[in-house]
Amino acid sequence: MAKKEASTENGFSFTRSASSNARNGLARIQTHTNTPEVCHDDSTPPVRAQTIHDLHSLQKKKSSAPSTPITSSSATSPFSTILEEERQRLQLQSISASLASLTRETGPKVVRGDPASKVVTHHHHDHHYITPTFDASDSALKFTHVLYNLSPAELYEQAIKYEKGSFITATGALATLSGAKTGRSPRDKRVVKDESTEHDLWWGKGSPNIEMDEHTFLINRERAVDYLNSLEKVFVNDQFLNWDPEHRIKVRIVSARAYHSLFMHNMCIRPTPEELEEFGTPDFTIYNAGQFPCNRYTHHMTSSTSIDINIARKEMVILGTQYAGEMKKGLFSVMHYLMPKRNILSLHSGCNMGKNGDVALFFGLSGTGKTTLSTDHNRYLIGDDEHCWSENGVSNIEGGCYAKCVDLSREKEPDIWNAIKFGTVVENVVFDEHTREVDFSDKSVTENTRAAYPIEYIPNAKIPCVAPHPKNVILLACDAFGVLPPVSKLSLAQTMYHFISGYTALVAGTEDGIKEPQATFSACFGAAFIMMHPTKYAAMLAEKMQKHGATGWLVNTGWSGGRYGVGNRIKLAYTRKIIDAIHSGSLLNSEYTKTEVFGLEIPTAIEGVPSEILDPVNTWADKKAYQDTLLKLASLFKKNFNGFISYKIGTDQSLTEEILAAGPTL
Ligand SMILES: Nc1ncnc2c1ncn2[C@@H]1O[C@H](COP(=O)(O)OP(=O)(O)OP(=O)(O)O)[C@@H](O)[C@H]1O
Ligand SMILES: O=C([O-])CC(=O)C(=O)O
Ligand SMILES: [Ca+2]
Ligand SMILES: [Mn+2]
Repeated sequence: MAKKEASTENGFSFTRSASSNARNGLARIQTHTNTPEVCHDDSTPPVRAQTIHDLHSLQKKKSSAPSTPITSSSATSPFSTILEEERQRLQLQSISASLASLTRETGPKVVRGDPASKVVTHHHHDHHYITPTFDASDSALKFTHVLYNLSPAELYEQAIKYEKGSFITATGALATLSGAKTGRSPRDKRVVKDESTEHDLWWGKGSPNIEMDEHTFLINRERAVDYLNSLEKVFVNDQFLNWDPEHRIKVRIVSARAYHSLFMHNMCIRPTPEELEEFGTPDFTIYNAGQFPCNRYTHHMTSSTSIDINIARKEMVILGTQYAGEMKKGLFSVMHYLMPKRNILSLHSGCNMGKNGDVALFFGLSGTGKTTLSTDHNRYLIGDDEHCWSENGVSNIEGGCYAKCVDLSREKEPDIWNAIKFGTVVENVVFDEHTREVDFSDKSVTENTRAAYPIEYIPNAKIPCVAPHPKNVILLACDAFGVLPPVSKLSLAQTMYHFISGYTALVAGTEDGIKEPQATFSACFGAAFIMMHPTKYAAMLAEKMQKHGATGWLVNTGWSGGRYGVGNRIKLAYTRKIIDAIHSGSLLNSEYTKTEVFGLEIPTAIEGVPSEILDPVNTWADKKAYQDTLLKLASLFKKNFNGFISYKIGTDQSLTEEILAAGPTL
């Protein structure tokens, strides 16, 4: 009791003393003075805000950003405002339809914006959300917030706020972790086999298309869509593939992570606000529920990861892997179906163009140098990984590049180094915890560290990314056996033989589960992505090369002086000199000798390259080991090609025979 009185007393006495101070104690703080010579900083007008909330709302100006695509003109008349509202309603309806599942046929209620943002309310008068007409489930009662085509800055904020492992690097890139998977999972890819794909696609031994039935696809689709709809918010990217305006494909990517949204923002072609307004219904949709596994008790599932393509439904589902490359290469697979249907050849290749308009294609499996060698300071970059070759010439499928960054150095690859800045996603890299300086030599997370950046981050990228017909077709192989010459000139038949073989020593890490380099044959330098039989693409390539007079080259970007473990990888500087000589045309007219076994034409001299390395036998100390290794590799080629000998390449029987004869002789 006494204690309570004391505290009350204290309280009163405090109040009393405070008020007495105000009345007659301390002098008031003077904010104005009559002395004119004293300069007070009162010149700035006060902020036009009554509260801190008002102040913050002043910070962001309404824009015509793609997140709310409104053209400036549409805001002027009340008439166009109605049209704009109608357009936004249709757009949300389209997204809602994308997210429809069987338990919720009409699609969820979708509303724009981040649920964490105070500005968005569910009772908005503008009705910019879609309500399902009828559904009895609880999930239909909630809203699914849609973060639609956010800008890189907005996606950075989302990633940093909500996704563990997101950091800004010293150069402004967004560092992220792709989770348990740090490479693609080709064994978990499934393609729906139905009446039409059964005949159109390549099935069986050697094919990347592992079948799944329509019903199982729908089970996985439902699983992915329900997962996405259970989230508070999803990211939606509406973008394009293929710079050839005649054959542009509209894609929609629905994902759960800002990392995935920013990755696709960088990798696909970015629509202008005007193009986005007219986007309409996508031609293809990806549901990326990568954080959520598939159900292993589902038919056809052999792990908790599943990447499922359904050509008829124009949909792809991703479960159980967050590796962003699955989206990029999944769409590439789809293009390998859609484009040949239009008589356009799809290519796993880089492409660049000289100042005089000479175009080169760079084929090669993962890690063989497509990105590194197509990114050339002296040439225009068309693209680093996926192209189409049509009657119009070459066009890039993508709007960005995806560079390996293990051991990346500023000196050897300056343009890629400089592209790692604000907006770029760097995956699975290690950085200094204080300075946020990336250590590209650190492979602690994975060997397959990657940077995804918009193509215009390369200063000499050519926008739009289209080019005339190629003059040179360069096949890159990273030969871990160290017996292929650094460069050889190929006949058309040899070009086709090596294109169908698709040889390399797979560099560790890109395909999940492979840790040591090993000899790999992957038809068309991309068997994991082709959908039809390799000879179909080969016939198209032969026809185009013949028609446009392109020369084929085989460039070994791998080992010299011994096999992996004994020799060393050919210096990038030498490979660049070789490539320069191909581009300039000087190598075409050089002096050649023919190698034994593979029958390859090798030049005797190239400017800037030590002549003794041009014939690999010179670089091996142990000549017997060289001969044995050469025969070993040749027999691997033969064994692999046996799978193709009963196929005809196009309609030209003599070419088919020439191709069969163009391989190594034992
Ligand atoms: N002589 C060489 N020629 C080309 N690349 C080399 C050479 N020596 C080392 N490298 C390294 O090999 C890697 C080539 O990777 P690159 O990103 O170009 O592969 P890619 O063919 O584009 O594969 P992906 O299809 O997986 O993107 C780079 O890390 C590059 O620095
Ligand atoms: O797809 C990936 O993850 C990287 C790539 O370009 C390839 O492997 O060809
Ligand atoms: Ca690449
Ligand atoms: Mn690739």
